[in-house]
Amino acid sequence: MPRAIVDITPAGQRPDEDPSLAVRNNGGVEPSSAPAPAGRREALLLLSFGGPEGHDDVMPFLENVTRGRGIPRERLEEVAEHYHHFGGVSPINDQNQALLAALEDGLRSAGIDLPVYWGNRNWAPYVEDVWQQMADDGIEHAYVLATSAYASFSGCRQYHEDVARARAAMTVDAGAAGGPTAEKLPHYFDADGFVRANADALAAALAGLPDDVRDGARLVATAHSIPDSMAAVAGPEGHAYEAELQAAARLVVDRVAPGRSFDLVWQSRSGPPSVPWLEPDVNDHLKALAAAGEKAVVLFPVGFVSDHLEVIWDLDNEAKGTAEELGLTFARAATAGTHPAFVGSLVELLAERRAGGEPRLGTNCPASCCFVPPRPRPTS
Ligand SMILES: CC1=C(CCC(=O)O)c2cc3nc(cc4[nH]c(cc5[nH]c(cc1n2)c(C)c5CCC(=O)O)c(CCC(=O)O)c4C)C(CCC(=O)O)=C3C
Ligand SMILES: [Fe+2]
Repeated sequence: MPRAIVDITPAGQRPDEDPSLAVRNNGGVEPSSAPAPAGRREALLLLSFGGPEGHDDVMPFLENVTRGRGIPRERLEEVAEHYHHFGGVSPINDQNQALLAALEDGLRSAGIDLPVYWGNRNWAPYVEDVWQQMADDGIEHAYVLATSAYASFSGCRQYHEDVARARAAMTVDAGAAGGPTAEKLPHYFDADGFVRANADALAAALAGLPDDVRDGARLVATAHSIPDSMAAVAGPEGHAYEAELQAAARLVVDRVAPGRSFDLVWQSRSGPPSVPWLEPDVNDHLKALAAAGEKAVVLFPVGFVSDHLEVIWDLDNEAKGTAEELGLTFARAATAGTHPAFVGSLVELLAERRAGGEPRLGTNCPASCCFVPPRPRPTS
């Protein structure tokens, strides 16, 4: 069941205009540079996007995702078809559960005794309900691990907002001022294990190509397109989404084939055609490569952490189809998923934050960093 939404940002207001709105970082909790206080009851919360579990969930899920964001109905109906193609079930929930289990193992191996919870922005288990659960279990502080490695409204700021909404809901529903406090873990696009996981996958995809095209194959990194206006405000100086992706893709390629060139292109564009989003689209890029005489491509979706629906539909179905039509040999590298090196880096990220030190970007973001004002809601 879709959950009632507690409003946290008055429509049309920006935190840089009204500093009182800036408290949404970590749900209003200032990240500390001191080590975690001894005896505090803590948890790790895996915070993700969420996905439908069956046909009837698809439309309510899509309405949750796009509430207030001006996505045309036709786009929703088209995307709904992608989900219905898989029985209305997104693979993202199973993938998060697998990551959860891997994190539990990873924490145990590292000798860190913390319970792990899972909550989502757009579908059950909703972050609001998990917050209540954590409070019931006596958790006082949650480290929030978002399933995005990068800056941007969608990948960073919106997860801070989710925490703020969950804490606001606890205040409204239970009269319990906010429940557990929280700290979102920093961006991890350049974490060694994330890079290693992507590099292993890229090497495996390359190894699967026929010998005669392998060395000449074009390496193409992909990430979710976002509106130009969202890209312009990502990170403290703007354009951090593209910059972090560029850096991550470079690190990945250098581990497989030092210095080899690659392209960074965009997938899964949404929104009305009148609104500019990051380009080129991966399908247009494949056409340009074929026209330039390229014979083979390896796509590596470094912008995502698991092979969820936007990866398996938009790449394994659409982009692969485009490549076939063009006569391009095609391979797609896996995402980081539950690669042990990736999980190891996530555990390290948590351990570092518990040890204190200057909170990095993603934990402590300037007030207007990545901020995209919601579209004014109709007043009733
Ligand atoms: C940057 C970014 C990431 C990566 C960071 C992160 O992972 O957080 C991401 C991830 C994901 N996006 C996902 C799904 C969708 N995204 C949509 C819409 C949008 N995404 C956007 C950006 C991103 N999205 C934007 C700017 C919009 C327009 C609406 C808005 O301004 O907010 C829509 C609406 C329909 C459509 O128009 O496509 C859907 C269904 C799923 C789940 C897949 C599954 O179910 O397996 C995942 C992991
Ligand atoms: Fe998305």
